[in-house]
Amino acid sequence: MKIFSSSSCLRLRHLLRKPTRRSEGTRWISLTTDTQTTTPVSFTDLGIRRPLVKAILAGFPNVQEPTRIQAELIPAILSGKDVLLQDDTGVGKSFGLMLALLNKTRLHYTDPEHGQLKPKPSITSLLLVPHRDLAFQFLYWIRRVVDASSERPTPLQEVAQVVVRNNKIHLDETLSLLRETPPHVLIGTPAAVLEIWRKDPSAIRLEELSSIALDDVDYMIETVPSEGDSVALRKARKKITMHPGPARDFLETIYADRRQRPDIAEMDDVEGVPGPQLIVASATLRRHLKNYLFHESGLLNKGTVKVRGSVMAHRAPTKEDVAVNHKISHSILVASYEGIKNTSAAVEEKVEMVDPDPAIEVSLMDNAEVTKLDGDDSEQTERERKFSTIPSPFNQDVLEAVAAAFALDVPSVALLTIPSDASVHRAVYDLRALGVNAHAMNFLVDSESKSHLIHGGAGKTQNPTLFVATPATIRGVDMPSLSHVFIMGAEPLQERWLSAIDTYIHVAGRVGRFGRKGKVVSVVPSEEEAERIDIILKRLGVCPVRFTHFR
Ligand SMILES: Nc1ncnc2c1ncn2[C@@H]1O[C@H](COP(=O)(O)OP(=O)(O)OP(=O)(O)O)[C@@H](O)[C@H]1O
Repeated sequence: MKIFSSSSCLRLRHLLRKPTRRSEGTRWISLTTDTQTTTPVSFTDLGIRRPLVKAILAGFPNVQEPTRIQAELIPAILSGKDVLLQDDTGVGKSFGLMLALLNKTRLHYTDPEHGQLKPKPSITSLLLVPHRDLAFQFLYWIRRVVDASSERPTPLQEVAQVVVRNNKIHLDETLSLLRETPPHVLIGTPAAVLEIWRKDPSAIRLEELSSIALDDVDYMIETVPSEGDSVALRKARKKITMHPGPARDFLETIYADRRQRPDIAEMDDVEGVPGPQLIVASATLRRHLKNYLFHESGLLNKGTVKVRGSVMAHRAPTKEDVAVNHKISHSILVASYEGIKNTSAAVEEKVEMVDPDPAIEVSLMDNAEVTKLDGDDSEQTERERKFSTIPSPFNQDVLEAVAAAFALDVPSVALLTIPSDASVHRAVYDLRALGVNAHAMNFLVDSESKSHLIHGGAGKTQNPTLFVATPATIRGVDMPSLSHVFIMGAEPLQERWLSAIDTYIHVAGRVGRFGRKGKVVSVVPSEEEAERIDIILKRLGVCPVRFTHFR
């Protein structure tokens, strides 16, 4: 038996959606901060098929039992009901989502010649993610499961495929692969999926989908807060109406039936609710997004299972309903011509760093796309030649402070996020000139990034690595050996301060994952900018701590 085909046979999609466990109605399921469950349950108890559990345990030696959030999330997804999930960063949401989707039963049909039920080659689940690195992270995870399976080998492309834009693979090639070998799970960015579906709807047969999941949903569906500067809000609303974005566009098309039937809002069960199961997840779900999902768009209804984790259990939800990881220390460094110092608001607190995870032995991806894109040396040389003639756009005091803090404190791997409109390659170029082993983070092309994603790092290293990225491209990314996140500059807070808080949460959430400790260090050129970061930290209920090495 293959781990990704069904053991029980289902013909109709609505049967797939029949609840197998209790119905949770509209109740929020609150959990506590620990990632581990108090009463241990196994993945099998949650409904994951044994061959898949065996493959998970073999492929991920660190994974033994479900986390708290997974213990609620997996049955909720397998029940077929729509699911809204919110919990801290790094508690296993994405991993649990992947497991539940892999466990789903493939659609079956009756073979007219022999009258036997056979799995129909069709896409079971569509997993939408905000950027391509997260898509490849899911693919690498699934690759590990497939490789670790002791069952009959299943080609990876039958289990999962990725569709993203700008990966230098021709659209026709992608379409023909999807038509010939539809994967069990199709992972992609909304823009790429929409483009494929518009070009050829037979490549993604929506009527055959069992579920659509959106990880980091708030980054894919833009919504406008109800409070704030009225002119700015009106402008933002107008912009969304004119350019709804691919995720909104796609969902509103697929779920047009739901949107036209007001009676669905009150429905409590899956029977009669049109369209595939909808699963949305993030660490940050603002009220206006929930309002859009439940009321404005009619995408979700009363029967949606709402799973939310830690923060809400031990303190009342904050006004903005934000989850924050308390295993992380936050520091603010002010870098100027006078030197590097901690912000005046910093308090003394010594944070013991835990060692990063030991290396996990798995082989690197050897897929064709990677080989095609590796070795773009001429592009890099050309870029460097150009940079050598143009002055750097970055504040040199800030860059030097990042380089110094990195050299003094990072044992193995750190991440630097730069402002969204800045050039990652230029930052890498400048940091290398300061002697930093800097790399643009790119799971598809850069072998250093892939290695850290897959191997998990190897403890303290001689030559630590600093990955550079913009905030948008690190959402959901999981690098087990990451110990520090450096943030260059402070976002302007005036109009979009809620989104600045969310961005901070997601950026900071790359460390302190799964119970590990981590440090987040914002590096700014002035006390005024330091105050902006401090406002964010106050909103999150945390205080900046003094970063050792600097006054
Ligand atoms: N049951 C488990 N046991 C041990 N480790 C786990 C388990 N589930 C997930 N992990 C590990 O925890 C880390 C974080 O997982 P994941 O990326 O799913 O978190 P997340 O909650 O989705 O974070 P984010 O909000 O940042 O996307 C990963 O390295 C993953 O391998």
